[in-house]
Amino acid sequence: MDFPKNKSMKKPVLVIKFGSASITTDGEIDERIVLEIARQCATLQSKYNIVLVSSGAVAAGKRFIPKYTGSLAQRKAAAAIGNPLLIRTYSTYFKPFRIALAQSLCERHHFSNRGQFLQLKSTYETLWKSNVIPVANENDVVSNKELKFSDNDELATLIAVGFDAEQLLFSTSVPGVLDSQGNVIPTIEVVDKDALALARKEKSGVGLGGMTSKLNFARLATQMGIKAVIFSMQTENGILKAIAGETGTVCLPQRKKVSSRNKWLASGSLIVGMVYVDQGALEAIRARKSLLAVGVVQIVEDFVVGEVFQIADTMGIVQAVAKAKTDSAALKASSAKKNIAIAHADDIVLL
Ligand SMILES: N[C@@H](CCC(=O)OP(=O)(O)O)C(=O)O
Repeated sequence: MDFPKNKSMKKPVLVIKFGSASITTDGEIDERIVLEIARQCATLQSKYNIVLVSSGAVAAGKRFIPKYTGSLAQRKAAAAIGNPLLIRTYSTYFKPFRIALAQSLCERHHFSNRGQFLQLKSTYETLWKSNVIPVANENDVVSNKELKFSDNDELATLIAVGFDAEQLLFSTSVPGVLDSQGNVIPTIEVVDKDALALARKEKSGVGLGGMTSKLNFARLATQMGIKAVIFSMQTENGILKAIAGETGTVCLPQRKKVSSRNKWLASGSLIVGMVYVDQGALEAIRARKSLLAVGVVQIVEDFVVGEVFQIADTMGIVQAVAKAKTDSAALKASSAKKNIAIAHADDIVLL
């Protein structure tokens, strides 16, 4: 079969992320959903350069692991087995629409190293020119961090910001961010602490995970000027409606001018660490001062010098990202050095 060539390179970029829960039914990849993804993407391909970010490798591969308990080693093995199966399923359903797919297994450092990122960029551009859609997933096999809920939300956001996407769509198992009555909130003007509080309520109320992560990454994307939409594939024509703002929760882009260095720092870098800081530290960094050890309430995720970490308030709401001047281990070790700078003011990006 001949696959058509793409004539225009100047199309806006659209990143769509599918979580495991949104493409599986009873723990198995739901082929009807993959068909729907293919059908809707086929109508969008002439308008957008599309990147699909799809989880589901563990779900596709776990039945091949005897006595599967979901341990980290088993999940990595399941992902190794499941990734080619997942891509085969996608390819099968895209083929009738004359669209070929490419697999892109990514690690976060592919975004932190500018040289590697430029390679990724030129590969995607070559794929788009050839009318091929990249399907990205985290390279779980060599990932040195536990596979966790927010990984592909983060990957999708890194891609969206790195490629300056017009829209970032997160498909989830619920139709959007719900208010206290259980109704979908159609628009979030600014993803702030009130919006994040809704996600928390939703999680405890109906036992769903992941909305906080999605909103935190939607916050990052919208701060970088990208529209983010949280929607469900259970909605008929969900992708098409989400793009048109007719379903799900639309998080509006903030129209701040962001330098490309700060964009890179805020998203393209290796965001590995996280600290909770007190009010005094937040006021200091908002006044363009450095972050000092004295203001750190808790080190949530470790980091080393040069890595990028998130700075959150004590509610866990990310307020800034910064490049580390000090290893987190050194902070834990030296309780005496309260004035040690963890991040220089120039290396902190406020969100
Ligand atoms: N990379 C793993 C899933 C990791 C992940 O982020 O999962 P999810 O929260 O369901 O999007 C996989 O393909 O199964």
